[in-house]
Amino acid sequence: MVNTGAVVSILTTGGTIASRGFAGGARPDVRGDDLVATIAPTDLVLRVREILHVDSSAILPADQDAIRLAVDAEFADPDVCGVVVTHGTDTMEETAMLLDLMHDDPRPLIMTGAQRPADSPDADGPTNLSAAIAAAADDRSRGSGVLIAMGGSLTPARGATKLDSGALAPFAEIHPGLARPVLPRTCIARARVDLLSLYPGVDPELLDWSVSRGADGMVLSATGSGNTHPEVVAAVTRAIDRGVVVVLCSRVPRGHVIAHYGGGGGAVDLVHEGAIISPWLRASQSRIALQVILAGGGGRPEADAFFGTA
Ligand SMILES: NC(=O)C[C@H](N)C(=O)O
Repeated sequence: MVNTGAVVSILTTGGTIASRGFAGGARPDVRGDDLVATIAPTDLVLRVREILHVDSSAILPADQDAIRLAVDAEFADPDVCGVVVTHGTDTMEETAMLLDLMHDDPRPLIMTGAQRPADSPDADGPTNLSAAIAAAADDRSRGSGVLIAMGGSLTPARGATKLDSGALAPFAEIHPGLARPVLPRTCIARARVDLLSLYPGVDPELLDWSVSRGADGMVLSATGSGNTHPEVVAAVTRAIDRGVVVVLCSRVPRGHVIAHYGGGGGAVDLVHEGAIISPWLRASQSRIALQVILAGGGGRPEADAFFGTA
């Protein structure tokens, strides 16, 4: 049931939904209040706060923390029935994951954005924003964690990924029905977690470089079900010896990561050296989860416990 007259908070952060085209390319240009002024009339009370004004490809961990803190501040108000966050789609899966990891309130938290700029004749932003606001005021969204409202669909944040750079409904729930363990609140900018893509011929010293730059954690986007070259495994051993927490993911969108192959470079070898398997989550979202765990003072045991249920 949609709660007419209820208060919905809208936090704006930029993205295509707030962008207009310029000679130098599209960029965020529409202020929060003007963005909300584009939607169809509603019976709800809309409260708008502009948090950021960035293309989400340029968002930083401190910005993501600012969004999360702003969400918490809205939910501290008992009059608020739900919160909407407008955000660029490029990194929405990361910010949505961060918010979902700490969303222990049953009230709806909905993210939305757009694929076409606000000055496009067929801009999708107003429709998406209206749908997100309706979902934020809808009892059926309660207790569902963070949801992404785009192109007529509502996608659970956990397990979601941007699968299409142009489609109006770009997010897919790669692994439906994932468990939603919630983690203690913390600011992720405190921890550095690097995501390294593995491929034939990757230089294992990239991992050593990451350690030398102060990485607290490392996520490997490995090939297949979680495999790589034996020399990368040796670099993983060096990283773990230096106290870095290493999580193993796959660059393959579907299917799980599993310790099946050995031979010196397989997931069996990586696990033997101390890497933790993230069975289902995409590397982008695994990286955020590891960052939350490490920023909160956790280490290998906490990461093991989280990814064992994720
Ligand atoms: N569709 C979008 O929002 C893409 C944009 N580059 C952003 O992520 O901010």
